[in-house]
Amino acid sequence: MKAALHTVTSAPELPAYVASGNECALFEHAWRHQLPVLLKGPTGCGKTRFVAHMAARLGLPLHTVACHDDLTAADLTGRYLLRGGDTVWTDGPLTRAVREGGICYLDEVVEARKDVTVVLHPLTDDRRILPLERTGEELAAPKSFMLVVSYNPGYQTLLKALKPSTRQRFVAVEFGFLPSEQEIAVVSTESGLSPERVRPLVGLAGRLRALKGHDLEEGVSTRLVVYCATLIAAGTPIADAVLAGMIEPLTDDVDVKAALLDVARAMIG
Ligand SMILES: Nc1ncnc2c1ncn2[C@@H]1O[C@H](COP(=O)(O)OP(=O)(O)OP(=O)(O)O)[C@@H](O)[C@H]1O
Repeated sequence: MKAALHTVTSAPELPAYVASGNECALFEHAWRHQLPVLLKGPTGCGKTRFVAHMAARLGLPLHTVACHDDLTAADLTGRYLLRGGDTVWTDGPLTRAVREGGICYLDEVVEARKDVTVVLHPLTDDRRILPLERTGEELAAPKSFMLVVSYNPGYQTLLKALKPSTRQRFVAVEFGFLPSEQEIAVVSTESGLSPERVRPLVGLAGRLRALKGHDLEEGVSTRLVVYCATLIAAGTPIADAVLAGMIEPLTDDVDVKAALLDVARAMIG
């Protein structure tokens, strides 16, 4: 069995985040009133950064779990493990977050096994409890505990969709890509490349995003634009950086790649 990819952070500095709407205030109200939050949006558009920013802003520890298709409820809650001849109960990341308080962020929650919803349901309605069948405990979530989940609606299949009974336990916020000027500011700050040099890259990203659904499964993420700008800031020729940072990661199809390169050449030279 694969282990959950789990990190716990408490950021000394506020991770930079450029808001696109009222999501910060909404998140704060949700936390103050013990409401769970669901973030939906394409890959690399700032969901994880937003949660890290809000955790630091509210002074809360952040427990992050990258969900995958082998992730079971026991990976989240915990299990008995053999230690020096004894079996010892070991908390999983969700249990730890409920005991310690803070934000528990389940990234790409739709990937997880279906039994995960069984543990999420009593935590995400007004009971706010985590029953641990194996230990017989029933943990009440402290006031500071907040569950945040994210998913990318673009990857959803019928088999991997959140059931209405799960979705309707969350306040939901939709994320999209930032308006150009804000995206230029973000990419410039993250990469160190000047806004004037970032501008055509963001323009190209916008053009490539428009191809989503036709030739591309997913548009260029802000993360990729940051990669590309970082390569350029480090001295990589623009054409090489665009190919490696914004085109190769999008497709393996030779014809689609050639078409994307044409668009890039027309826009960036
Ligand atoms: N609004 C924003 N403010 C600051 N940085 C941003 C913003 N949006 C995107 N970024 C930049 O894009 C990168 C990718 O964002 P992030 O990791 O938050 O994406 P994500 O939506 O969580 O993606 P995934 O669904 O793949 O996990 C960040 O590391 C950051 O550099």
